[in-house]
Amino acid sequence: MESLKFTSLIPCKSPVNLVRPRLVNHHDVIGQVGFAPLWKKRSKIEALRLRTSVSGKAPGSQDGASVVQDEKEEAAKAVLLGAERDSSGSVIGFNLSPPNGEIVMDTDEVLTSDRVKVVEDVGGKQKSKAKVTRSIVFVTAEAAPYSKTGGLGDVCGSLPVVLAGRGHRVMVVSPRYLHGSPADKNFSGVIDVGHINVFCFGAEQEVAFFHEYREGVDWVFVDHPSFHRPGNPYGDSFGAFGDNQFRFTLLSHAACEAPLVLPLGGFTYGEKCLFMVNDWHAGLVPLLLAAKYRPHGVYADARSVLLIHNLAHQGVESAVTYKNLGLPAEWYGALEWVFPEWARAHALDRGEAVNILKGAIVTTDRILTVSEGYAWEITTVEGGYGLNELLSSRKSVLNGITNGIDVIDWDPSSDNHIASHYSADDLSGKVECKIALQKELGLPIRPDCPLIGFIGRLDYQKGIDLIQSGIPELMKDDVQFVMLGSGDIQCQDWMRIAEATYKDKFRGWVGFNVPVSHRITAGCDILLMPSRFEPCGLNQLYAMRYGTIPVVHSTGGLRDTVVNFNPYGPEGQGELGTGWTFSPLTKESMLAALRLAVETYKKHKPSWEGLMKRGMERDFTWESAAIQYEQVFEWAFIDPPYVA
Ligand SMILES: Nc1ncnc2c1ncn2[C@@H]1O[C@H](COP(=O)(O)OP(=O)(O)O[C@H]2O[C@H](CO)[C@@H](O)[C@H](O)[C@H]2O)[C@@H](O)[C@H]1O
Repeated sequence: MESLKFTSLIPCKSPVNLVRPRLVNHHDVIGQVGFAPLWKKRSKIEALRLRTSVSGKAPGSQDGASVVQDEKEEAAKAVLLGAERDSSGSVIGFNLSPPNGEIVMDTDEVLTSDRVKVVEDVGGKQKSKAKVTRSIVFVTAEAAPYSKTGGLGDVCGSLPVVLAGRGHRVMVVSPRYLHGSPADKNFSGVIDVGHINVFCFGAEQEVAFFHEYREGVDWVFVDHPSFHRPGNPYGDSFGAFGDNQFRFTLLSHAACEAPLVLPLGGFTYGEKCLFMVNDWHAGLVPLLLAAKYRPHGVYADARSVLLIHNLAHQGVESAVTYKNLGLPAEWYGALEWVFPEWARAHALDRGEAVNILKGAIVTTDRILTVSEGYAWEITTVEGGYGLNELLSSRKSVLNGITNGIDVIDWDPSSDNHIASHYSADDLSGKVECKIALQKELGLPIRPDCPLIGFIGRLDYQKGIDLIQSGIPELMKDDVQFVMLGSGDIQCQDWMRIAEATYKDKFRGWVGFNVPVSHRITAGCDILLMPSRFEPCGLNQLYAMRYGTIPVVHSTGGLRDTVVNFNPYGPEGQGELGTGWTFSPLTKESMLAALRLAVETYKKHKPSWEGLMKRGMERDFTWESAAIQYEQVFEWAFIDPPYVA
């Protein structure tokens, strides 16, 4: 393949054909033989080595099966408070109490103590700089403000900026979606910086790169006609797009090329970079590093960290699609996934599939989740979505770091979307926001009436069915309720019906509307999150920052971030609470928690104000999370590549 000279350095106005000198010949890779399935061997060795060095435990035996057995025993010590199963017996909702009420990961102690040390070393969290700076490449299906359907967009829109502010060189690679809607203007600042061909789905696929340098970050967008269609990044009103595997395969291939071919600001990122692989959409990246690049001597010094935002989505497709992914045939085992018999469609269905997230788990250097609680939950049968044993085998490199939030975007003292500004020192503006929200929604204007809110994807994960079953009873109380969400069509219809039924009390806003989400967060007194599982959850963090009291199911990141208020608890305990956590996940316990909150709101004003202020004064910044990320990056580079 011939090399072409760059016609100009990026940013540039005209597209250039980007070819790096050592570009791997894709056809060679497909036909290549001799790739050893090292990931299998290494997972055992590493698990044993790191368990010995980090936890101080002697390895029981050289047999990987005994490691898994250990994990099972550990998980068994946890208390399963309740599990909800579907008709086939599969767990679809659960409530677990970790062993001793603590989240225990082998490396957590190390993470915690190092974290403290780093914070002390830098002498304060704000505006501190990293001690070791890195070239970091985020690969993600969403990055706000360019694209966002949920928390993934928020995290990939703000963490890169904070890491760049700490001195790292940061690139975010994401698709350039054009939906033919006003949201397309989000990409108005990007410029075409060249195109490349990547090999997958049986052919050379041409993709273009667009670029914008903003807030210290190189935002790189992969452009292809398959990203241009109405809907959202994943689907439209008819459901998920049928070619999502193709679209995100393109993203992963292009993201692996970007650091090598794009001379951003005059220089490429080069091979010694750290790939932040977000969810299954980017999951091919560690596989490509191992199977396509390293055998040719490329990316020997790169590392990858898989960041799991939501294990429920794994990128599973029929096994015959493996040949489309642009991976050598002998790597099939890394993605191989066999459904249990009960999950198969018919008698001839052998349940054979490829699972991209599984492939990432067995090849990435380290694994992170977005809270410590969730890092533990995914190693359990109930929370592991079939990947728990695999994740347990990599427990020595699995950590959880709780998300931060964008405290500039979400600041009640300066938020442009809300009617009046306020802060923990002067709460008077909050009631103005409530009145304005009631007015906007056409609800009776009653500042004294508790206003409860829900914001989120209308998805089974978020416990919307629990809200639906609880509303008839709740509406008998003197409360108002507002719901903002889009997704499940039946739930959208239900919201419209509920609004007509409870005219003076209920409002359902169907759609995705960021300004409205700010106004609900500011105007409500209580935010309800009855999530079945919640890897971190951002709305409860936004709520606390806005003096809105979260009432949440005690799971994952919700349990980690909301401190249950118990005025009758042991001395001083009532002074710690920031909200209510309920368990088990039933209508009754949800309503009980809501009613406790409503009673406190109505009858115990000083306690309520204490709850508001404690929430508002919490540190929600990304700074402390970023310091923990840096620690994980260091660990990733200390070890050799997991699959060399
Ligand atoms: N209709 C609507 N209109 C406007 N805004 C809306 C909206 N519906 C949702 N949003 C916004 O989307 C974001 C949702 O974030 P979450 O973290 O709560 O959930 P999500 O499940 O998408 O993310 C996954 O990834 C994140 C990030 O890691 C984890 O916190 C989470 O637990 C995990 O499930 C929030 O910013 C929220 O305000």
